[in-house]
Amino acid sequence: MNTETAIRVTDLTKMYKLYKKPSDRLKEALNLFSNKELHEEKYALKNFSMELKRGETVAIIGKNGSGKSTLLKMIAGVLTPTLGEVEIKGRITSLIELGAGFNPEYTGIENIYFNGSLFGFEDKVIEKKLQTILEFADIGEYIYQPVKTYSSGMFARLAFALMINLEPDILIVDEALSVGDIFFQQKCNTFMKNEMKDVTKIVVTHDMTSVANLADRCIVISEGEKVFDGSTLEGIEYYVKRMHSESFSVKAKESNLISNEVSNLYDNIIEDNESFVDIDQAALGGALEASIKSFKVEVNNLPYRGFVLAGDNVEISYQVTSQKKMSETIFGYIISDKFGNQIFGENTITSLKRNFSFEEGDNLVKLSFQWPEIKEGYYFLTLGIGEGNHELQHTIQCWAHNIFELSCVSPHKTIHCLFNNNIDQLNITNLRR
Ligand SMILES: Nc1ncnc2c1ncn2[C@@H]1O[C@H](COP(=O)(O)OP(=O)(O)OP(=O)(O)O)[C@@H](O)[C@H]1O
Repeated sequence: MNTETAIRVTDLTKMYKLYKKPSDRLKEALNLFSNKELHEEKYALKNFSMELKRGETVAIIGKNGSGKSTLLKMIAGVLTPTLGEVEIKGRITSLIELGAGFNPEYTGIENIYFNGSLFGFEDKVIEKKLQTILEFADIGEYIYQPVKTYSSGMFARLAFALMINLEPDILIVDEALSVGDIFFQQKCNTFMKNEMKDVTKIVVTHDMTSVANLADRCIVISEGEKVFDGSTLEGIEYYVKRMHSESFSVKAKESNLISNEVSNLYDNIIEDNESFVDIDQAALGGALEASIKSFKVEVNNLPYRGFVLAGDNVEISYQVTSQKKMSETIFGYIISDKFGNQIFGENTITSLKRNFSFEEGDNLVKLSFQWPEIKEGYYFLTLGIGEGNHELQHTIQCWAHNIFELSCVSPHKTIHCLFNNNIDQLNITNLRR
């Protein structure tokens, strides 16, 4: 490996033998039925190769059971590969299974010293680091209790605070932080991004906002195989499209493709994905003389690619069936956050200052808006149809709540609160004369 390479994984494979009955394992081992094999082969990971540079942060994404944890465990050395090789340069710390490496009977403090010694640190060195670890973990008096009494969030706090202070060259984090509260997750992500620039990091998460925020590069795994390796945003886009096409029962073209080959696959999925998604009619609210049957969301004239950026044009097309002609109809949308707070929205009366009429029967409505510059995170779309000509007083004909999830990312600009508000001016006057 050259000096810049921190991790090299070559043709890594993990195969499990699955037996229908426990006794089959014994029969096969004893060769009771000549050479007949009584197992099926299950590949948790197959011929996986990658190379990571020093200081690089790579996100590994893939759906449940795709092989992410298997890969990380083999890199961390806690699982033996069936085939292939892992080369590591430097000290590696990992947060793979919460509590691994911790003695449940020991207190938090005792576990800090215990783990420190496992990593070759003398007690006096750990003593110097102790205050920093305790401040980061921030679990108060619990630090003096046996860790078996900890909640999973407290465990994650202590484990992360400890691992980042053991001076790793390589840090592996597998969803461990997701059990912590949102503020702790933010603190960890910020620390990894700003304070661990020289550390090579492998992060497994299902949270695409964290992926966009943290990773320089993204690898997608599907059924144990690497199917994408390239830029972070392209990786998220590829993954979400693939997930969408699978959940819409569209057969995505199966192929092993790396970075620039991906656009061909997009084209295929885009064509197939044009279909509308039906709305569960039981979930609709309002008088329902007009009701929304199905919808599709496009961003910049393309099917939703898994995230939205500030300035993107979001267009929602929806099929509405009306039991009557409506000469005064209002259309609107609301975007809420994952806590149900309504963040922004608009209707056609306040925005376009005009009324729309509507025929009896099926109608296709297209509503579009520009995505604002707001905090990264997950947001939910609600659509509404009203009858009347007053922006506040009208009959609600149909509410379709939280029908679509949008992940907002802001990789190139920090959004400080919910949204940034420009500072118009700043002057400094030196008052010391
Ligand atoms: N000990 C085992 N015996 C048999 N199969 C296993 C074993 N461990 C893992 N697998 C299988 O290997 C595949 C990959 O598992 P793995 O835990 O690596 O997936 P993952 O991507 O980390 O999933 P998740 O997102 O749910 O954590 C799965 O199909 C799993 O059932």
